[in-house]
Amino acid sequence: MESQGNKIVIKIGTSSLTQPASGHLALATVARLVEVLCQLRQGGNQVVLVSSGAVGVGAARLGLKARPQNLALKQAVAAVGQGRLIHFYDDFFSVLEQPIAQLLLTRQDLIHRQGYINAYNTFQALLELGIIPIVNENDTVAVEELKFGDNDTLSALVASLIEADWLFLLTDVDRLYSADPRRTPAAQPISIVHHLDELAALSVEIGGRGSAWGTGGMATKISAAEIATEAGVRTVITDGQQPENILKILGGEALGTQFMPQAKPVNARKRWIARALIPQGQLHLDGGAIRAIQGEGRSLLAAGIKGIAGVFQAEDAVQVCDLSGTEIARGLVNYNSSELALICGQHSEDIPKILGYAGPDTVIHRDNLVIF
Ligand SMILES: Nc1ncnc2c1ncn2[C@@H]1O[C@H](COP(=O)(O)OP(=O)(O)O)[C@@H](O)[C@H]1O
Ligand SMILES: N[C@@H](CCC(=O)OP(=O)(O)O)C(=O)O
Repeated sequence: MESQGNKIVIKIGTSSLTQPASGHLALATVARLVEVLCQLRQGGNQVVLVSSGAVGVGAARLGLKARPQNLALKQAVAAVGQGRLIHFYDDFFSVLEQPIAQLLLTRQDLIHRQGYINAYNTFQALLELGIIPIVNENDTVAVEELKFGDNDTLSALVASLIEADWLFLLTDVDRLYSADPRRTPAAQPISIVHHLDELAALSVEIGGRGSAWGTGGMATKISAAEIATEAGVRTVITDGQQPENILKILGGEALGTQFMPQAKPVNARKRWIARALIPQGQLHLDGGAIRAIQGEGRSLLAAGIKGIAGVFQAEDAVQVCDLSGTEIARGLVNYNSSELALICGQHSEDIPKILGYAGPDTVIHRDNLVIF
């Protein structure tokens, strides 16, 4: 293996961690994954594991035959499973004398800038101590509207937060195909994706989950690849049954589907605005405003805003859309939705007269605006 000194995030899904029939832990797969992660550490890499499985393992422990649907039950089952999961990991990693840590995150932790920076500092401290943090969503306390919802997204946000070199998404297919291979046996494998637009050009069909225990299917893996590659993280979808593939891929083998990182990654603060925050509303722009922010890198002024939707406060994140509703940017807004309803379409010099007080010249300053 050539790889040394890399920051590597590995996400494993429930479908790879558990046996499909019983839901019990797939012991051999977990053992091999643990061996690979320890080898990566011994090679001088920093390693983060994002592990799903709390609900799956909890359900198996309680003898449930299906994934619970009701929120309170899901939270209770996750509380049972997460403890068991980390217990297994600690036993396995201890055999190889590798210390681990449990890190349970909620979306709320990353929304506040200070929380985001605290999380970064905690990861840094753990990695510098040579520990493998094992991350999951804190399912037991996360409320529906403030959830990552799936660990593909969580792992991409973690990879972006810590500025990883690689993100591996281990799942129950060996790579991305032109369509779900379970439903379309003639689907073609895709080995490399230089830019996510290629998937639309190839008419790739992104389907839902493959098993009763998976969460987001391929769709959440593709949006994870988008979040990670814009942060400069090379992202790979590969077979969870073959954790050794991670070493082979780092050694240069063309296994799985590899998504190339953007040549010029989005800066850290803008990544937080674009991906960690939950947008609270929308602004709809005319063509002139779109050209100014997209083509000329300018700040957004009230004059080019044709309409707004949602209720938001100043400093909230909003989606910036064209008139058809397609999102073209995201940013931190300087006015709340009631103020914006009064000033949209108006020239900046008229704003003090309309509002009765002086406000910022821009609705979203270009430093707080991320163009997609
Ligand atoms: N275009 C596609 N290529 C490959 N797999 C796909 C595609 N579309 C949908 N899938 C499905 O995505 C599933 C993996 O996602 P998921 O079940 O959520 O697993 P995990 O638990 O690893 O997150 C595969 O089993 C497959 O059936
Ligand atoms: N946090 C949840 C997993 C959520 C999730 O994304 O699951 P999966 O699609 O199996 O990666 C759990 O531990 O059960």
